[in-house]
Amino acid sequence: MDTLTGKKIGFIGGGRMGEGIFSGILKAGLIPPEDLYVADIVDQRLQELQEKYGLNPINSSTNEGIKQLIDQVDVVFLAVLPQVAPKLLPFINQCLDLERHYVFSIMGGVLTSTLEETLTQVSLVRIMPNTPMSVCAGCAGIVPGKNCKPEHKAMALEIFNQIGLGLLLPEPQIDPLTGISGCGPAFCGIMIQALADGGVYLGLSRADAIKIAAQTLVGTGKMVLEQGIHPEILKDNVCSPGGGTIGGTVSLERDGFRAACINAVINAVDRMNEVVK
Ligand SMILES: NC(=O)C1=CN([C@@H]2O[C@H](COP(=O)(O)OP(=O)(O)OC[C@H]3O[C@@H](n4cnc5c(N)ncnc54)[C@H](OP(=O)(O)O)[C@@H]3O)[C@@H](O)[C@H]2O)C=CC1
Ligand SMILES: O=C(O)[C@@H]1CCC=N1
Repeated sequence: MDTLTGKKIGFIGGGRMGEGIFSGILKAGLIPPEDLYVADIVDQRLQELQEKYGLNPINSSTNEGIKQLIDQVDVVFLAVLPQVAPKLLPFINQCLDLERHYVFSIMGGVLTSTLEETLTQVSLVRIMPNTPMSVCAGCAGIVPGKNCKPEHKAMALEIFNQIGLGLLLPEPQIDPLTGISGCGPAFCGIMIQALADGGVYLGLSRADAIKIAAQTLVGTGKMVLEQGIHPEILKDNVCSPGGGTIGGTVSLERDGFRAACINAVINAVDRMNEVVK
């Protein structure tokens, strides 16, 4: 299916996550850069994005820029911080043509029902992406809104399955997904750096240690996904009796590694929900 052939895509918010998605879309060849429009309030950021990707930049520090973007595109991605949304949504709603436009919101913690209080009629999908979309290895939770047309739900799934793994989920499951995959690249980054610190302590160069740690996370994830190996068996298969890995495992358990990971997911979701309250 040529999901996006002939479609123009617009991002309101050209920050880190917006860039993660549109760079993945461009990398996967779903649209050419001339069909991509990005609105942001910082000219320097827009210039950087235009130089890097050849996209169409629009300054949206006034509502005129938002209107200009919406007039150009079919799909409108809402990629600003949730705190910015209440100010923007009423104007966005006025600019939408219900026959032409549909909205994909990636704003953390903002429910479809909240979006629909202002975007009352448009076909919309809530998506919770993550930054690895930029290398087409993302993970996205997808929730169609109550006015979502079937073709837009199918399109969201198709796009996000081409730049990673797209999962259609009931909305209450988006919070836990966010705690793992939305926030997870930060947690995995910390783990890569911490593993690398261990390697540096033992004499590796920082660059080699980071490469080795990152490749180990990628490879381990692939074994779980591609070979269906349960994580606990994966661990058991590496722990030789009386060997080094069980020594490291005992040390991780003593230092509360599992509890730290569990609490990171739970606290991330609690904090995100405080912001949108
Ligand atoms: N980062 C991530 O890993 C993930 C983020 N998300 C969600 O994605 C959304 C964006 O996050 P992220 O990209 O990290 O945030 P960023 O702060 O990096 O990006 C948001 C961008 O929107 C700009 N902006 C503010 N007001 C406007 C406006 N009126 N018109 C256009 N642009 C505007 C900001 O400019 P300025 O900085 O000058 O205010 C900034 O460049 C959030 O809702 C977040 O919850 C979801 C999943 C993962
Ligand atoms: O930190 C945040 O709130 C956003 C949502 C998920 C990842 N980043």
